[in-house]
Amino acid sequence: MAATRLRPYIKSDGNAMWVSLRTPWFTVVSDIVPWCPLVNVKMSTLRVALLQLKGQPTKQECISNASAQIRLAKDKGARLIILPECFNSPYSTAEFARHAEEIPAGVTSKALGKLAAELGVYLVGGTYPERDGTKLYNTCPVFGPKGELLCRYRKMHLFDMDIPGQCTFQESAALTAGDELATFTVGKFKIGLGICYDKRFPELTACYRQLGCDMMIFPSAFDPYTGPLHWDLLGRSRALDNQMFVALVSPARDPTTEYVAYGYSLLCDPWGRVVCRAREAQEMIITDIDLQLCEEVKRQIPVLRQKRGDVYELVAKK
Ligand SMILES: NC(=O)CC(=O)C(=O)O
Repeated sequence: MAATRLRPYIKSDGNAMWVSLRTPWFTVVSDIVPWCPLVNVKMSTLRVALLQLKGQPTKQECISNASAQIRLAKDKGARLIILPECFNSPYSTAEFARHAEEIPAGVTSKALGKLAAELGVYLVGGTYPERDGTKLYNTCPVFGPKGELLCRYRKMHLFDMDIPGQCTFQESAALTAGDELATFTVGKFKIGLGICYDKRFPELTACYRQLGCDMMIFPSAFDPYTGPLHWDLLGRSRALDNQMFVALVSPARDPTTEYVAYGYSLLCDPWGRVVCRAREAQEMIITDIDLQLCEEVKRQIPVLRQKRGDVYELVAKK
């Protein structure tokens, strides 16, 4: 009998597994893919932690809970750590003004910047309400390993939705919409930012792809009605359309709050597969993402190159 030739793969927990060379790719790849190729894994990978945090009674307790989880993520080797939407306040139009702070002068930014510097990590600060003069924004700040504010993204598409009896929200009653894209780099990874409702607007992520992004991060807070219908689908679609990694990071589900977040934070790969997914409670999901996978998919399915610029065009105006 001929010997079976095996090739090595490394799982997200760092353990190796062996897969037969004759095993077709699709038989070892399920919807949830817990591993990636070992080849050059060190050069091109980035360990990412998605922190699905439970809301706490006060801002200070939210910051303390986040800080403890960030330290844990660092202990597990994460270099990029991502918090959820509205992680330090209730998700409520009536509460934004009371909790808003200047970025980076406010208490939350100071705490996150200090921690990023102490741990030497890239920290995506989820979102929190930002005050700038008379205006309020739903803002995602990113802190670098020296504690510096690398960039900030202000939610561009405000969440105004009315599904009677299920979900009604009018963010525009309290907030101003942002109007600028924001990117940052971690090693060779170029990363773009959006917030929650923004992922329903495919042109935005496509603009980031045109800017050369390999990953999109959406701190988010879907609700338990739209979540089961749209959450995975939107994450996977943006990843597949744009051949990039996509992280959706939600607060934990808490049925006692006015706005109940869906949970199920997840990370999709450039094939549109869900790589890992949280459940409803507070949970950290951590995985290695490999830039080579983006390059491979783009090479194998060169859709960007094949777009018909002579017939249609996407233009980022800012
Ligand atoms: N919370 C949001 O911004 C969006 C949302 O919940 C949805 O699109 O559904």
